[in-house]
Amino acid sequence: MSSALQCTDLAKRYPGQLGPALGDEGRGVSFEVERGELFALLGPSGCGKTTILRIIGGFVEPDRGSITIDGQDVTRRAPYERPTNTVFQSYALFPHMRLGTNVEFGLKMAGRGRKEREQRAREVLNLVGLPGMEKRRIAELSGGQQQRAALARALATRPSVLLLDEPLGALDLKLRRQMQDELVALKQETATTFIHVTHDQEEACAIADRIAIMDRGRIVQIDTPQDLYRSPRTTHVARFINVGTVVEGQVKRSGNRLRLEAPHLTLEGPAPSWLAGSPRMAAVLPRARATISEQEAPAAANQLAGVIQRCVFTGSQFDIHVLTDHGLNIQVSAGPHAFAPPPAGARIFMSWLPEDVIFVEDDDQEPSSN
Ligand SMILES: Nc1ncnc2c1ncn2[C@@H]1O[C@H](COP(=O)(O)OP(=O)(O)OP(=O)(O)O)[C@@H](O)[C@H]1O
Repeated sequence: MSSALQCTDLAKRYPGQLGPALGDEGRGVSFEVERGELFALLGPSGCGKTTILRIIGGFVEPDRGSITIDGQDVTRRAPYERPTNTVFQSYALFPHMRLGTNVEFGLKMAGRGRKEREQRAREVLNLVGLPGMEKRRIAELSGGQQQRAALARALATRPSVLLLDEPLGALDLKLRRQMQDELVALKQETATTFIHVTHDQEEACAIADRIAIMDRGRIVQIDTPQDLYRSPRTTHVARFINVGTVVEGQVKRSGNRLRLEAPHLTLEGPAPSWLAGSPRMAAVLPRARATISEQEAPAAANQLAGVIQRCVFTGSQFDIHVLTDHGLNIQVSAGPHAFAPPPAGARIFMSWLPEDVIFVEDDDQEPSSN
């Protein structure tokens, strides 16, 4: 079997905590990661991402469940006995030591000889773009270079699974983008399996092969970035990755179609293929799939009229915030070449094709965005 990591039925409640940090009553968190995959854990602060990472690394003991890496159960093993390494947001480098000594540290602990250590340090420093810098002290490195140093140190022992805990969080936007590209290149060159914890959805989409979206100690959906945007399963997922506007109302099924009735608004679209039973449902109007017009059309399903509140140019598109006639806050987007946005205060009409309206399970406790 080719899966590098299997997490099965993990649950954790920290001492003194009211609810569990991970898992809920009777059900733990389970997922598998393929060899060489870059797998992101994405979710709001406090949802349990770091707890999963620490359990995999052996720094936190789960109350229940098991961790298997390369077919071996490592649940009871100490961190240094596992084929894992962690890159922390703080980098956790030894500031008074030279870069080479930092990078060789894990190999020294493993009892490797000096020649092998030096050669491996050279290799990984080349790999992360710090060639020949062994003699530099950590304090003499920039933030971006320290980040690369932390990666080099973690890669030196050739871990099967590399655990990344928001490692790019301290970098400025430009450096973060550059490091995202470099992480993807590193993954391809080393065939290491990466587990990347982040609360930045853009970062997760930019680099991950698959993303697990977390909510209150549970994994709600695991998919590729494209499939998450195309087919979010729940209101939490749709809101967290900002697919579009969530609309709540009475949802009725008719064959393989769903119809949402809200005050002054009817939305129609296909029932999702996974739908079974009758969970509480809501609809999502994807912001990127709206047709926008200044011409009023005859009233029909999947159409809304409103007044532009503001238009934000993001560099590649306009995000247009609209207050509809019936008080719904809608966000739509349009490419700068396809659309010259009317000014704030202008009236516009928005419509969605039925196949572009996404029905999701309503699992959020937040009020809807209207
Ligand atoms: N050592 C601890 N003792 C008690 N509670 C803890 C401990 N570590 C984490 N928690 C709690 O467990 C829950 C999950 O925390 P965790 O750090 O895994 O979340 P996270 O998703 O990584 O959040 P963030 O993005 O803010 O780092 C939170 O409610 C947190 O307060």
